[in-house]
Amino acid sequence: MSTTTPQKFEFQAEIKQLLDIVIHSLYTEKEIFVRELVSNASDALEKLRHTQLTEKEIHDDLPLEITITTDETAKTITIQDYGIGMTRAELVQNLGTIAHSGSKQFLKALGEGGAKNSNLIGQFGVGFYSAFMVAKSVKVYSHSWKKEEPGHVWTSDGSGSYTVEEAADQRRGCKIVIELKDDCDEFAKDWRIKEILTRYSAFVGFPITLNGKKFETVQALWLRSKNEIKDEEYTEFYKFQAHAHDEPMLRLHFSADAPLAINALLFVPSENTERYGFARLEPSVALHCRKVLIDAKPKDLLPEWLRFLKGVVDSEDLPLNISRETMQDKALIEKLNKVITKRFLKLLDEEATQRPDAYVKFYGEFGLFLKEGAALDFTHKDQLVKLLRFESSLTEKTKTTSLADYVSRMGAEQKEIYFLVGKDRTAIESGPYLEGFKARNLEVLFCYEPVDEYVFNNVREFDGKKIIAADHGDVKLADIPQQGEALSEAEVKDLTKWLKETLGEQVAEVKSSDRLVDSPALATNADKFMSAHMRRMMKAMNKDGADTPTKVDLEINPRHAVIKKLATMRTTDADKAELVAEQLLDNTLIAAGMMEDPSRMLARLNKLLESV
Ligand SMILES: Nc1ncnc2c1ncn2[C@@H]1O[C@H](COP(=O)(O)OP(=O)(O)OP(=O)(O)O)[C@@H](O)[C@H]1O
Repeated sequence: MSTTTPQKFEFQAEIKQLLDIVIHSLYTEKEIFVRELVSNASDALEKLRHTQLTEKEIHDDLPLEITITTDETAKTITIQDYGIGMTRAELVQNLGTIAHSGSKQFLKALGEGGAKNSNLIGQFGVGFYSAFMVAKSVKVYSHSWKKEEPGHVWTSDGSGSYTVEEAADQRRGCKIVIELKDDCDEFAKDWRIKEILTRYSAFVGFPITLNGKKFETVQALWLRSKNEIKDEEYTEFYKFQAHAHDEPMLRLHFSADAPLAINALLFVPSENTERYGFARLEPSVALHCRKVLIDAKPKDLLPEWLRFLKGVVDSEDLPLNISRETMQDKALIEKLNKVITKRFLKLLDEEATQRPDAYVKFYGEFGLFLKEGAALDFTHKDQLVKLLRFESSLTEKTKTTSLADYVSRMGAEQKEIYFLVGKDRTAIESGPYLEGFKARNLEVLFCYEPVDEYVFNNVREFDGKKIIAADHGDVKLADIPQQGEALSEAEVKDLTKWLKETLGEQVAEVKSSDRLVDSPALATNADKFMSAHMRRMMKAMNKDGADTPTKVDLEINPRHAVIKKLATMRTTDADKAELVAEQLLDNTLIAAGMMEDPSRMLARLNKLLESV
């Protein structure tokens, strides 16, 4: 059998099938063939670099680089590398059969005891065959690094067979010449290829020349060792990769081997743009496999609440095959998700304990995302709740506490964690709900953001202790000695009965309260389902249920001067007492943030003023 005449081979049956799928259905974005071939070229160069370490005799002394040329007239694109190349047998085996992964074999050849080089581990894929999406014919000119082997050309139109024949004067490596289909001639245009390279191959580790011009690649910083990288390099990389102009606030650079090989470089930007009313952020940690972009905005790589992160995750364990288009390999992505989220939470935990000031700054910008996660991400809820921070009745203004610190301050008799929602510290401190807790030395967390109540309703407990709204009607507080003379039980009974009759439908129940100290009365939500703040939020969102009339429970303070006066007045001056009762109720609604139209109070207040 002569090797100088073309020898014809049938593709293995599986390859025929694969080609059929690749050409006709699966790859919708034809442009990715450039990414695949450049990635193969880069692999081949990497392999040569390794071979150079052990082999003296290598064919051709050529730079490790990739050259791409396009020819609009001939409608061709040529991708050439001076890599490891293929022998005749390798051409047949690598490009004609499926049960083979060149990279795997290469690794094995490196030897069991050989250095672990993650860049070489590749998996079987359709990489090369993607060329047939755009090709009338493909020619692979190749010369192995082995001096004694002759060069060859492999030719196919992808229809079922290919030929191999000897070809003289071949440079080391591979030169792949694609004759483009008529409707694919866009890939013979310089600008189009440049665009594709920019999108997918910006981090390829070897110089690329396109039609004689150097294509600027960027270092894949995430693959370098941490202690070699300067802060400025990280910042520069962040700006390039995230198309950002700011300095990142935090970064996380790590690699892991189990359960998957991962190299990740993540950044927290300096600002949360969602907070300023910009559009909801899209996931933007890009997924790479050995420097080659798989997906710039992978949906499930990170939990929703981490959508503010920027950066790159690179895993060589992701199969370089069609699934990178459709992301079917959910299990792998889930594993990545788990590892990265865990690492990031660990980073935040370290920040919170070791650099509390920096953490407070981070929390100020991105705390809302942690709250979202605490409320919705069941898997990471516990770790996230630990990271939440609130002002409280025991902290100074603007200083915050964690729930763990809150719990450490709880007295033996305190079983629950309390919180109050309000516009700001002043609103909460001047309202009637806090005083009963203050009088009993019970700490109350202050929540200023509308989502806080929703978050706590979902979180429900921390460290085995229930988290409860301090203004909830069911809160029971321990008896304590109270200052001042109270109305008698009989007087209270009469007064509450009269108040219920006078206020009618506006109140569900009127009762004497043990949680009031300085205020005459307070309102709690009678419907039990929705607190005042929840109701306001729902109303703002036009949700059903927010428009049903509010009926509250009114709690009165039997020691308060106003209440004592009212008890007498209702028999001596019934008309005025009625006005006072109505105003008393409105005052509690204002304190609860439930007053919707204060103008209706004006006539009443004027009447009351007349009687002064
Ligand atoms: N430019 C090249 N130089 C040398 N060998 C190559 C080149 N391109 C492809 N090959 C060989 O052909 C094999 C098959 O390539 P193909 O792109 O189909 O799969 P792969 O590269 O192994 O997998 P993947 O594309 O998923 O990484 C490769 O493993 C490699 O051995």
